[in-house]
Amino acid sequence: MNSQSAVAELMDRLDALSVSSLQGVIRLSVPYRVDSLMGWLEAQTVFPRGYWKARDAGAPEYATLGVVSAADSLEMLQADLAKLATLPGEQPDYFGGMAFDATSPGWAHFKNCCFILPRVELKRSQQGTLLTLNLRFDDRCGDHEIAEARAFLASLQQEQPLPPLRPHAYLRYDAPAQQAWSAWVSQVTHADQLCHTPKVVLSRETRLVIADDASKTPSPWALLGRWQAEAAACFQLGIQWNSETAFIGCPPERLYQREGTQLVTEALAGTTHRGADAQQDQYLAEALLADTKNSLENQCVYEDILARLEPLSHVVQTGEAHVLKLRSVQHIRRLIHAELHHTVTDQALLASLPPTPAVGGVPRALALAFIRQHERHQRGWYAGVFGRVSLASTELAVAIRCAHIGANEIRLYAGAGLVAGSQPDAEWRELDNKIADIMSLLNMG
Ligand SMILES: C=C(O[C@@H]1C=C(C(=O)O)C=C[C@H]1O)C(=O)O
Ligand SMILES: [Mg+2]
Repeated sequence: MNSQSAVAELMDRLDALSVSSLQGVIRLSVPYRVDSLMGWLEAQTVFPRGYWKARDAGAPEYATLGVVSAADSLEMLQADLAKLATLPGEQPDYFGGMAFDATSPGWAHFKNCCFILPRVELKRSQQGTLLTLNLRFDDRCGDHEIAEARAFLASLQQEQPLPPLRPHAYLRYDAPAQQAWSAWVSQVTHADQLCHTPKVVLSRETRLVIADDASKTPSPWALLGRWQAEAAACFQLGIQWNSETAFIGCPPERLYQREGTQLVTEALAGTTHRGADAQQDQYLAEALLADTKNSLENQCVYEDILARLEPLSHVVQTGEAHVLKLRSVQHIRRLIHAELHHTVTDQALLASLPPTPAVGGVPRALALAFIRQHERHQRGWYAGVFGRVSLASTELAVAIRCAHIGANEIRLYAGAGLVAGSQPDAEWRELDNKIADIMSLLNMG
C-alpha cells in the first residue's frame, strides 16, 4: 500500500473504534510500501525518530516515530510492561537506551534512561512491511488519544531520497591526546593499581567539527544508511531527538537477547586489525586467540557476566573463544546461554549486567571511579545500552562504534580495555583503528 492509502486506511480504522470499550494498548497495522526506512525517517517532521535492527541475518528493521509513553527509569519501564500485561490489548515493544554511567551528567537532550513506546512503528521483516499506529487507553481520555493519533497520522510524510553524503572539510580534536593516554595506560598497568583493578576500559572522544561553508553536519539517517551497508553483521541503531541532536551506530556487541526465560549473551573483547590478505588475516586471528593480554581482556568480561548471571539463572552452555571478524578489526568472543529463573525481569538484568567489563572494567566500582576521575569527556550513551524491550522478548546492544551528532560537529568514541601487558602505543593504535573505520564509513576518512 502506498503512503496515502495506508494513512487513509488507518484513519478509517481509527473512526471505526468504539472508544468506550477500549483498554490497554491497541495496535492498528496496515501493509506499507517503502524502499528505505532511512529515507522514510529523513522525510518526517516530528521527533523523536528512531531506528533499530538486531544483528542476526533476517532480523526485522524498525523505524519509530513519536511517543505514546516513555519510561525514564527501569522501574517505570518494568512497571508499565507489567501493567499492560494485566489488561486486554497487545503487549507492545519499547525502544530506547541507557547511558553508560547514570551518575554522570551525560549529554544534552539524552536522559540517562529512556525507553519509548512510539506512536508509529514501521517494521520491515521477511513477512513484509507494516505501518503500525499505537494507541493506549489505560491512562488517558480515549477521545483525546484518538484525536492526537489522528493529528499524528496526518503529519506523516512520504519517504524521500536521502541527501547525498558529500565530503566535508572538518577540524579534528582527540581527547585525550596521545601523551595523556600513555600516562593513563602506565598508571592502569602499574602493579599497585592492577592488584586491585585488573581491567579498566578507557576511551577517547574524537570531535569532528565541520569547517566548510555549510558548517552543518550531514543527515544522521544518510550517515546511518551508508554505515549500515558495511555493517551487516552488526546491530544498527539511531535515535534523533531534534533536528540538531542524534546518536547513531553499528555496534558488534550484544548485551543480551531474551526470549521468555532463554537468555543469550557474550563476552566480546580483545582486538586485532584485519590482514591485507586471507593468509595474514588468519595469522592475525590465531595470534589474537593465543595472545595473553587480549585473552585476559576477554576473560575479565566472561567471568564478570557469569558471576552476575549466577543469582539470576542457571548457565546452560558456554562456547569456546573464537574470532569475530569485522570490516577493520577482529575480536575475541565467547557466547553464553542461560536459562533465567522465572521471576527475573529485564529490569533485574539491566540493573546487573551493564556496564560490562567490555566497556567499564573489573571490579566495576573501582574501574568506574578511575574512568570518572580521568576521562574529561562525557560518554553519554556511548558504551551504554540500546535496543528493544518487551515482556515476551528483548534484544539489546552495547552501544559502542557509535557517533553523537550535533548541529555542526560529530563526536566519535573508541575505548580500549587496559589490563596487565597493555602497551600505550599499541592501545592508541587500537583506538585509531576503531575510529578510522567509522570515519571512512562516514565519508570523513
Ligand atoms: C570499548 C570499545 O570496545 C570494547 C573494547 C575492546 C578491546 O579493548 O579489545 C573490544 C571490544 C569491546 O569490548 C569500543 O569499541 O569503543
Ligand atoms: Mg583491546
